[in-house]
Amino acid sequence: MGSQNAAAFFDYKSAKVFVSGHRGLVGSAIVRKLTQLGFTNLILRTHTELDLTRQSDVEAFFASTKPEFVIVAAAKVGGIHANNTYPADFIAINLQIQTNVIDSAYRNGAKKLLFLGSSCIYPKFAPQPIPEDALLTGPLEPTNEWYAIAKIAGIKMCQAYRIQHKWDAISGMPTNLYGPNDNFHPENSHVLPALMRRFHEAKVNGAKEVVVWGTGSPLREFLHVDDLADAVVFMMEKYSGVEHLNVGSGKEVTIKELAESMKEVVGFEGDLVWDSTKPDGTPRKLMDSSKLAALGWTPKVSLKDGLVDTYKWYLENVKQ
Ligand SMILES: NC(=O)C1=CN([C@@H]2O[C@H](COP(=O)(O)OP(=O)(O)OC[C@H]3O[C@@H](n4cnc5c(N)ncnc54)[C@H](OP(=O)(O)O)[C@@H]3O)[C@@H](O)[C@H]2O)C=CC1
Ligand SMILES: C[C@H]1O[C@H](OP(=O)(O)OP(=O)(O)OC[C@H]2O[C@@H](n3cnc4c(=O)[nH]c(N)nc43)[C@H](O)[C@@H]2O)[C@@H](O)[C@@H](O)C1=O
Repeated sequence: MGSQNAAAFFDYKSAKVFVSGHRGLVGSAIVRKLTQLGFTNLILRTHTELDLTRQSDVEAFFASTKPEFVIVAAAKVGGIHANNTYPADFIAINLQIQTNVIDSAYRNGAKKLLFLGSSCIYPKFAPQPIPEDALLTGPLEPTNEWYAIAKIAGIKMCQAYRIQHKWDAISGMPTNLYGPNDNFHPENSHVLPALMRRFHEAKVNGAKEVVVWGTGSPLREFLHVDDLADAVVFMMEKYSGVEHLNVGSGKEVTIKELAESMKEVVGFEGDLVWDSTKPDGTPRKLMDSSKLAALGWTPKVSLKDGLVDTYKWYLENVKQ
């Protein structure tokens, strides 16, 4: 690990920064953060304007815009059901997007690139909390192995370009995220937005019960996306090393505890019913984020505050 070669970022507010996936959960939070910090030259393209799976379009875009800094927050993303149901999409689209963006960024002279992976890169039964060097030490969780393989390829691609080309490509591995602009799809989303929507609709419709998937026993570590955006900007400034860095809150809850907190925040007064025909996925994936902490980064938003803020955002922006 090293931090000595980081390109100056914080003080270069007119730098051309390409944030891919800027309308998603993570990309929009990074744009908010960079805007707050005073960055004036963000390069943003919607999926419709630039399909990142199309290699020649991506090459033409980089050749004409020449971003100096690149953040790879565009990806095919979804929860346990989506990952399990669309394995071809999750491996192919993610490999295409990340390969096109990383290679074009390098070939067109970007100073630095940050690639985002996910805690699902680690073996299903990794030691807890999971250190970075647990990567590739055991079999993956089957519900998301296709996505995980693509993400592992992204980390390795950054490492390979760093080694062969001396290029400043780094990777961050976020834990489960949530916040404004999350995907609230009833089936394809992650657990937290799925439950927020389900509890809200049950409250509004006067339903007596809400169905929650699995057994409720899996543990998950949640991080508010504003904390993740803060970590991304922090890493762009402070970190330059071959090893990927974990980004987590260090706090885990069971899915049952999450459901109960959500019920309280939303104000649903009925019962929870567990659908054990749905997969639990990995039993536990608490990451060891001490390397990032040692560089000076800490998360700020508690899960309770984050749930309250995200529900407020949901009421103002999503509900019909
Ligand atoms: N959400 C989470 O809990 C976690 C997320 N991450 C990582 O963070 C990153 C961002 O995830 P998140 O913000 O949640 O995902 P979202 O689905 O919210 O956002 C992804 C963005 O990528 C865009 N995108 C997808 N395909 C293409 C394409 N072919 N061309 C151009 N743009 C495209 C989407 O646009 P459109 O919607 O128009 O297709 C969307 O704006 C991903 O790498 C993910 O793996 C890591 C750990 C946890
Ligand atoms: C971030 C991470 O996200 C995915 O992994 P995951 O952590 O398993 O994600 P999840 O949020 O979908 O589920 C967490 C837990 O919650 C339970 N659960 C209950 N009720 C609902 C529910 O209604 N929806 C969902 N999705 N899950 C539910 C569900 O059964 C599971 O036990 C990866 O595929 C991959 O995308 C990845 O990297």
